[in-house]
Parts: sequence; C-alpha cells; structure tokens
Amino acid sequence: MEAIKVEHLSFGYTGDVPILEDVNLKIDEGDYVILTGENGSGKSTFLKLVLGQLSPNQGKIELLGRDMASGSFRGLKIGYVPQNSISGNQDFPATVEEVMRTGLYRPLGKRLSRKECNKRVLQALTELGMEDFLKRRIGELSGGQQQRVMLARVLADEPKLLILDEPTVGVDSSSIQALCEILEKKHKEGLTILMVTHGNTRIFAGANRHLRAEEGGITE
Ligand SMILES: Nc1ncnc2c1ncn2[C@@H]1O[C@H](COP(=O)(O)OP(=O)(O)OP(=O)(O)O)[C@@H](O)[C@H]1O
Repeated sequence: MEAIKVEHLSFGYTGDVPILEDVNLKIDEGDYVILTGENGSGKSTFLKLVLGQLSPNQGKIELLGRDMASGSFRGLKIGYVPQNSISGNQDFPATVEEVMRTGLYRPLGKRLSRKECNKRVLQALTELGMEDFLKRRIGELSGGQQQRVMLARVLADEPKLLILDEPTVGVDSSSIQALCEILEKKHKEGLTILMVTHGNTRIFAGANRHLRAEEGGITE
C-alpha cells in the first residue's frame, strides 16, 4: 500500500498564484524520502497539505489508504516533527519526561499503562542517546538536543509514517549524526519517512528517494 498518494494536487494561498500545480506522487510504505527545493518552492506548503493543516484547491491526498478529504485522521499512526518547536523558549515549563508523555496521550479507555509509558519513553530516549536528560527542563537543552527529544517523542508512539520538517536547522553536528543514524535504523525496520531538508542531502545516505520541489511541481 502507498503511505502517501497524491493525485492532481493544486494549491494556492490566493486564487491566482498557484504554489503547487497538478502534483502527482506516490510514496510507498517503507520508503525513505528526502524533499528539497529552493526557499519558497512549496515544501512546507506540501507538508501542511499532507498533514491536513491546509486543504487542496484541487486533487486528492490519501494517507495510509485514507482519503484526507474525509476529515477522519483519528487512529492514523503519523508522527510529525515540526521545525524548531521549542527553541528560543528557555522557560518552557516542562521536563523532557513530561514532553515525552504528551506524545503518548490517548483518549480515555485507550490509555497506555503507566508502566508501558515509562518503558516507551526510556526506550525512545535511549535510542537517541538522550536518556540522561529525562528529568531536565527541555528549555535548558541545546537546539540539537531538543530536536532529538522531539524525534524520540514521536518515535515512542510507534508511528507508521514519520514526517520531519527541516530537522537539521540550528542543530549541532553530533545531533545531525544521531538523527541520520536513527532514521537509517528506523527505515531498515520498515518505517516510512518523509523529510524536508535544506541541509547537505549527502549525509542522509540511507534515503532511497530524493524529491525536488520546483516551479509548482514535485519531481523525482
Ligand atoms: N500563509 C501564507 N499565505 C500566503 N502565502 C504564503 C503563506 N505561506 C507561504 N506562502 C507562500 O507560498 C510559497 C511557498 O512557501 P513555502 O513555505 O511552502 O516554501 P518552502 O519551500 O517551504 O520555503 P522554505 O525553504 O523557505 O521553508 C512562498 O512564495 C510563500 O511566500
């Protein structure tokens, strides 16, 4: 099955200026895809459409077999790591552990046990080399460390599709290295990954597809 299927997708913020025009794209389950492109080429807009934060003017988007127009995304196992979500706010009033727990929120009746939550939190932090930071306030961490925590947070929820927006911006080289390694490992375990990046794409050697946004299209 396709993880993401886009057919004849067109979008513009204002009626007469199209940002994306008749985009057709299939991302298979298990793909590890890097999406690059110049500033303003529509990468973030594309992610927002895929995540249901924007609605297409025309066309169709299916995620893990579900039509996004149905408005029913509940239960879809999608992990999203936005760009620099915490940085700049040193007083953000939560510890790493508390931030991790918010990623495991479930409605009443479907909640994970405390033991299972603790296990997943520690396992995911350990995978990213961040287990010693469990009790630290997240705002005190470097940008790269925060980014690792935010990735651990979504991985703890065991997504089927992982979407990352510019995960290397403002991040130190050891965190970029840790990011590359974990993404390669997760890709080998079968996780589908879509990552927008400006950075040096050669460091993401594990990716099996490279896409480029330009002139309203997205090409291989
Ligand atoms: N909310 C908005 N309202 C109007 N125009 C917007 C809005 N958001 C983005 N745009 C415009 O849409 C175009 C694509 O922007 P987008 O942010 O998708 O590009 P990008 O490829 O992600 O750029 P960057 O690499 O700089 O993040 C740009 O011309 C931008 O000015």
